[in-house]
Amino acid sequence: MKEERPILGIPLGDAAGIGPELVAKLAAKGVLSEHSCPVIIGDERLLIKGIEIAGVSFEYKRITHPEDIVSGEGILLLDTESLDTEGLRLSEVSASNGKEEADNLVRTMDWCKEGYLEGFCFAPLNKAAMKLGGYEYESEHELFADKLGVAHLPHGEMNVLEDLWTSRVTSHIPLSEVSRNITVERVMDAITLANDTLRRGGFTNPRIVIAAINPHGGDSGTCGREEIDVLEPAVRLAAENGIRVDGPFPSDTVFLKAFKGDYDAVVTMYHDQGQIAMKLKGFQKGITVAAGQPYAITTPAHGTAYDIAGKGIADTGAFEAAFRLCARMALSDRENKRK
Ligand SMILES: NC(=O)C1=CN([C@@H]2O[C@H](COP(=O)(O)OP(=O)(O)OC[C@H]3O[C@@H](n4cnc5c(N)ncnc54)[C@H](O)[C@@H]3O)[C@@H](O)[C@H]2O)C=CC1
Ligand SMILES: NCC(=O)COP(=O)(O)O
Repeated sequence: MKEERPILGIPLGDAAGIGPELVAKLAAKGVLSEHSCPVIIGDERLLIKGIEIAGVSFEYKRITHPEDIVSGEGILLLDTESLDTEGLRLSEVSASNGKEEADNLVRTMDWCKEGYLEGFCFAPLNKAAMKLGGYEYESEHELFADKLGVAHLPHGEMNVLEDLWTSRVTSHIPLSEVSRNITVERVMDAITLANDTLRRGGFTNPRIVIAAINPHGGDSGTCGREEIDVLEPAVRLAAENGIRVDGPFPSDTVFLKAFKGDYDAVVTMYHDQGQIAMKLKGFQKGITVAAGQPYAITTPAHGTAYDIAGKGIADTGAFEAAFRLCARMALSDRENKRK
């Protein structure tokens, strides 16, 4: 009988952060095997360090080639033997770790393309380290789009807390550059990304709302004109394209409506506009989805947490939620391919 659980990669992420200890905790709790045929991806020395920090134990089989991935074989470790020993120092941004974590993501994408994996849920990576390591992307989402051939299509980060999703018009750019990047085309991309991703996830006609950027939605243009000049035309255009979209609504109250259940997705204008609401409401359950990619890709919404790395106290809730969603998305992609 064909294995029902998807084969998922779990890259260990930034060696100096909480990723390896969280992966060890999830493996020991049985979460990885319950939802997937898990393939941990990274250097074995790093996994062993994560196991020690977490104070857990579990059995795994070490392999060194993706051809040796056999589903149903328990937890596999695809040992990349890639870590510079300097990388075993905790809580420091380093170029060598940045290169290692990004190289492993690239390998993982290659193994998806070659059919060995159906998706992956990666432990937090450090964007500063990634950039120092030679990967000059705004974030890993642009790296994914580039390597997976979807850079010309709507793609990017979405965040999920239980039933509520957010997409962003701008993401990892300085706040001073946000306004000039709010264009009708970019707003349409963020709306389209939300609509397509939620439909792929099983919503038949997702209810989307746009967050305004200015106080009180610009107060009839007296406090900023982006709502009138850009957001309203984008909403009209989206509606003409058959997308169910409301707003723009003032962003200090739009999340009250959304969390109440009036909407399935909020399109935000910049990183913290959505993330403050989502993280306040459920930090321990927040998920990041690499949306618009051809494979299921998720990660916890929290980062590398250098301030607590190595202490064994990092909470596993968000990673667990991200992993469950990755497995669901991979199964839904499998089902969609069958149709
Ligand atoms: N999944 C990913 O790959 C993500 C990566 N990042 C990256 O992480 C780095 C650090 O970002 P920050 O903004 O400092 O956010 P952060 O999430 O790493 O840390 C913010 C605060 O939350 C706490 N925290 C984070 N995760 C926790 C957990 N599992 N249990 C208990 N407490 C936790 C930390 O101790 C810290 O006080 C950046 O390079 C960023 O790009 C940020 C978010 C997601
Ligand atoms: N790697 C995922 C990620 O970066 C999500 O975090 P955020 O920077 O958008 O908060």
